[in-house]
Amino acid sequence: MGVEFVDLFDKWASSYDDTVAGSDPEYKEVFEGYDEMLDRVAEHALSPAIEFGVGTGNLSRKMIERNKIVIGVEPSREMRKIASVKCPEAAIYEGDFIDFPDFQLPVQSIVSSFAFHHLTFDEKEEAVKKYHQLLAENGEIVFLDTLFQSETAKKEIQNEAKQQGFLNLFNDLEEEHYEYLQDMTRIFENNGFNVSFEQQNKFAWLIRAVKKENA
Ligand SMILES: C[S@@+](CC[C@H](N)C(=O)[O-])C[C@H]1O[C@@H](n2cnc3c(N)ncnc32)[C@H](O)[C@@H]1O
Repeated sequence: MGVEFVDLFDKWASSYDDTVAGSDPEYKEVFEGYDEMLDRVAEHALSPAIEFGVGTGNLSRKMIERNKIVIGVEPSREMRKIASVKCPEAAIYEGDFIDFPDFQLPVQSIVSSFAFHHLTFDEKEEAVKKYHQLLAENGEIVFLDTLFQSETAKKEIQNEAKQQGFLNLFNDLEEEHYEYLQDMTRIFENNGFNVSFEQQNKFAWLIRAVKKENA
């Protein structure tokens, strides 16, 4: 479910860390402040954490360095290979945001960076519903992803991409499932979480959703 991008990520795996470091002008602004943004997610993550879409393991690494227990879930085999080398302390499983192994342990947080937008609105709701059951009381979801404040804001950013000749970025913004803040709020509030947002760069937002008591 929602893993139609896996071939693309298998191919991207070997050069992914160069992209997030700014080697691709089209995506430089998307990943601007990448390390610091991941640091923030790692700080907020509670242990043990499940991370979805671990990619090459950069966020897992930062959590491990903070003595947090991390279980990773990642659909791309090539990404998993790199992440396992970078993070030998973490168990990294094949799976996705919705279909993943039953880990049979109390999970304190669910984290992810630059990946939740691969799910449609309905899939995001299904995932968040599932996480509500999985998380311990006061457990927290900490996500980092591209969001837009409004349709107008999204159009402006898309137009800028077009004017700069960034057509891959333009198409991504058109085709992938980036949500508006108010829709993302609805997904969490309707499924038993209090959510807050903090803008990180032109594209990325830190999303923190705390499980409501007795919800
Ligand atoms: C842009 S990368 C982000 C990697 C890493 N989290 C980071 O911040 O650098 C997106 C990752 O999400 C994974 N992915 C794609 N679809 C997914 C899904 N439905 N469930 C979980 N992960 C998914 C991709 O394989 C890829 O590793």
